[in-house]
Amino acid sequence: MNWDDTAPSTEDAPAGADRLVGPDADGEDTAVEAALRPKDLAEFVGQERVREQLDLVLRAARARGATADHVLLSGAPGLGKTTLSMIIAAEMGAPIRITSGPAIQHAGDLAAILSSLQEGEVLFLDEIHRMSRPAEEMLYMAMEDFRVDVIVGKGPGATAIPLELPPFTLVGATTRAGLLPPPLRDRFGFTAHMEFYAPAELERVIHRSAGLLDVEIDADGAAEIAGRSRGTPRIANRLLRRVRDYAQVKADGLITREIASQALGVYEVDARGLDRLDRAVLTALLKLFGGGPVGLSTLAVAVGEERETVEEVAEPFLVREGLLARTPRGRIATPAAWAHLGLVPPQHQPGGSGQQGLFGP
Ligand SMILES: Nc1ncnc2c1ncn2[C@@H]1O[C@H](COP(=O)(O)OP(=O)(O)OP(=O)(O)O)[C@@H](O)[C@H]1O
Repeated sequence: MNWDDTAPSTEDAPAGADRLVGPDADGEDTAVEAALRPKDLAEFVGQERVREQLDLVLRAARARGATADHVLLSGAPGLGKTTLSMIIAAEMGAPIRITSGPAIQHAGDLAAILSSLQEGEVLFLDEIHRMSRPAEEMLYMAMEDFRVDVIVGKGPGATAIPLELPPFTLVGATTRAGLLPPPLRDRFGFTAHMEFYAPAELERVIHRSAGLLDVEIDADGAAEIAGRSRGTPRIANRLLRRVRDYAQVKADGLITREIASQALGVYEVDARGLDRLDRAVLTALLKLFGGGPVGLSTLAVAVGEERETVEEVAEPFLVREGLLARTPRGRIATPAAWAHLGLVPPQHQPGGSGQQGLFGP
């Protein structure tokens, strides 16, 4: 495997990147994830449909003795896109080169990578939607014709020198396929959307990781961690490591439901996977604003956070969980939010707030 050294540093990490339940990789994850990655499709847990379809694509390419079609993987961070790209390379018996959209700011950066690929190599381009426009246009031709035009010189004297490339497989990853321009999207032979994992699937991920990390865990312990992992294997693996520490220090090492629950209580990750920030937003919405509607800026001031942090870090999961809704009139809490925090919603008068129309009297 070859990591491109132009990959971005973590200095521009988004707000909330250091949260225990954040979906992006932190330094510790990066070190441990290599050991925990499934090595082939059979080991890859869940995502049945994607696995089945990809298996067919790869088998067919192998049978033809050809390079696999370009693959586009879309889905939230931490669901296994990098892992799957490595599996594609392993299943094809091909080397892999890993880079990302933000690292490719000039077409020349991309030309340098493409021209050094070996025949059949897998090029994993994470955050492909963040590539620069000129690089993106160069990629169209490379994907379709295995050729690039390298422009030498500037202005009227500039000349395009065609450069033949060996056949390769591009695996592009993006959090949102909708952000890709259609000409780029259309050049992928196979597109897979990765879903959040069901709790039972996360339990399997946790048992597998526990085996690799030599951690003792029973079925209820794994279920307890899975329920708090926000549908994301990366978070499941991270919580498992924190619970392992607790079990070692405070108990005999075995992770049971009780130990997992106590440990995650210490780390302020609740039974549904909400952390302190999530609960602060919900609590403010319920206790200070009666469940809303309230504007984003007001809500952010109330919890002492930036607007962006509330909007981009806390809200997506709260919305996904059906605890908060974004409406044109502001943020509102759902009945599930009141129930989750053990609070009783105020009674609304007929003809009162718009919330009544949404959730009944
Ligand atoms: N289906 C799976 N089965 C077992 N482990 C998984 C699975 N998917 C992901 N993991 C584990 O979760 C961690 C994160 O996975 P990975 O790095 O592939 O996610 P990603 O989608 O590429 O995230 P990002 O977009 O942030 O790079 C890894 O340790 C990986 O082993």
